[in-house]
Amino acid sequence: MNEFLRQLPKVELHLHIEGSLEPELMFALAARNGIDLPYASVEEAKAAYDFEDLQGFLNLYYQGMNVLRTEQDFYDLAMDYFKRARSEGVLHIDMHFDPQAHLQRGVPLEVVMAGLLRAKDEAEASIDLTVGMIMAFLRDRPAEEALHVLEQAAPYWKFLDAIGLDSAERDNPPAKFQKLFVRAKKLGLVRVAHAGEEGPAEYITEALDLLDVQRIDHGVRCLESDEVVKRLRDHQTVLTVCPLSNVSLKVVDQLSDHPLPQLLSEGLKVTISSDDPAYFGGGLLENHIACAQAFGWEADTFRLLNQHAIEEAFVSEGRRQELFKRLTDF
Ligand SMILES: Nc1ncnc2[nH]cnc12
Ligand SMILES: [Zn+2]
Repeated sequence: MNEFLRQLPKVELHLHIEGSLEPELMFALAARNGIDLPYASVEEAKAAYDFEDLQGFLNLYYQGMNVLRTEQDFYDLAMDYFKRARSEGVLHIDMHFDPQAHLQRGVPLEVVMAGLLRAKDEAEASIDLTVGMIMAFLRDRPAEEALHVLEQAAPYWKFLDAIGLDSAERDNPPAKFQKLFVRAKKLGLVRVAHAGEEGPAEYITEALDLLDVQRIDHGVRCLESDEVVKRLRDHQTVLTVCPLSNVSLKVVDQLSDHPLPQLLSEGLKVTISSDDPAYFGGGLLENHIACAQAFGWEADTFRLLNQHAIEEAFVSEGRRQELFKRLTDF
């Protein structure tokens, strides 16, 4: 089964590129940029990745990305993950990135965008991996700041596949960002949002009603409302579920308790993703393998999940047809 899952053509819709920063690369970039790390070794960093909740993780996530300073750093970060993912059978990644987390450290947007776009172009040209770009906004920062950053990003709108909403969900409801999402829609940008990860099912409804999102990132807490489940099923709204992330952040106690099988049996359009692979115990392949072990899923379930992901991926229609063919032929 593990070899089948490695070879299976896979598509990932929910990946924070800053969350793919492996401790080894963090140390290398810290040395290159003359930055002190709060860890003595890679092992000590890994030992610190033991989280109580989303906020506990976010504290280390924002601290870790402090080593990213130059265009080359962002390129190296992205290429490191792209190559690893490709070697594990991933053919497309929709990548979230967090401009505000870099701007607030004094790293210009141009530096972030140049590094990530160079990595995307190179992956598409040379390693048979396509990449979607999701500019994410931090919901625990002021809505006015997000609006300002969206305007500042005008030269890059044409490179964006969507805008997203992430960071600390509790007490930061989607309604706070209605203006931002209305503006993005006017600009013709597609919208996605994290909702129902730590926040309640009502946040999913708000994201759909007020932000007019095309996808719900996570969404596992939809099961707390029959009404929300029905709506997601009726519209076949995709959920980008991140099983190992939900275990690491204690959304569930253990993977065998995860509601993924129930989400599927409710007829919801489920996909699986890694979220922050460097922090949560592995990338898309590890998430597949863990689900096979926890739920006893067979090949057909994994084919279905990746078919959903291909249907919803931010790719050209030509590439989408090619991905379907590669999945069907496999
Ligand atoms: N799992 C997650 N939830 C919300 N924001 C995030 N940013 C990076 N990972 C995240
Ligand atoms: Zn996420």
